[in-house]
Amino acid sequence: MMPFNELVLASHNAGKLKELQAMLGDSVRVRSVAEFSLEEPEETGLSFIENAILKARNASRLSGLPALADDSGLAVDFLGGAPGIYSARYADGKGDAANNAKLLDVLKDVPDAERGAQFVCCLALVRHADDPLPIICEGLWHGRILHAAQGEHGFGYDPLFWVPERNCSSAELPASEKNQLSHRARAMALLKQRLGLA
Ligand SMILES: O=c1nc[nH]c2c1ncn2[C@H]1C[C@H](O)[C@@H](COP(=O)(O)OP(=O)(O)OP(=O)(O)O)O1
Ligand SMILES: [Mg+2]
Repeated sequence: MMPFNELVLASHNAGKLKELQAMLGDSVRVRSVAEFSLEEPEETGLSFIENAILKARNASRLSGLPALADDSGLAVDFLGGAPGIYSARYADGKGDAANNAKLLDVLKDVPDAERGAQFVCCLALVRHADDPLPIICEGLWHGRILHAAQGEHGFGYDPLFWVPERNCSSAELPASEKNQLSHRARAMALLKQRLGLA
């Protein structure tokens, strides 16, 4: 059991919410921050950690509940780690399809050997809005950027992310498998350990 029985997930991303909910199972009653406000906080941090904390505090303040936030993104080696914390805003807020198209275009002449990338996930849990000691857990998932989209599952950059340990794109993995391998799964496993749940 979680050290509390209700938790607000501080995300407005449907894909993430689904994955986080599946990973939490019924260990805790999960609410979504959208129940309290549809306004997304500005992600002004310079790190995944700062942005995750900022989103968690915002959701906790709105709901009066403990809050779990996820700040994540794709770090491409050839681009020196970009788009990184700016992954959601890579194509100036035009959405996943535009982000993916931009990434394919920027990498169009880059050979396979230089297309390494990592998905990064930072989870931040605050027990209340002003919690002075948020719990932070990180997870990485190593792969490579494909030359064209592949697969229909998942969200975001999944169709472009080749998963070497499964020989397919992350969008070709069923949710149950992605949720055991991904950056988010790794961060969640650490969080459960920290909370004494695993
Ligand atoms: O498993 C993933 N599979 C594919 N793409 C992913 C994944 N995990 C993060 N991503 C991408 C989506 C978005 O371009 C960015 C996250 O941005 P990020 O600000 O953390 O999330 P968001 O704005 O979509 O929702 P919110 O901030 O409300 O949680 O990285
Ligand atoms: Mg965001």
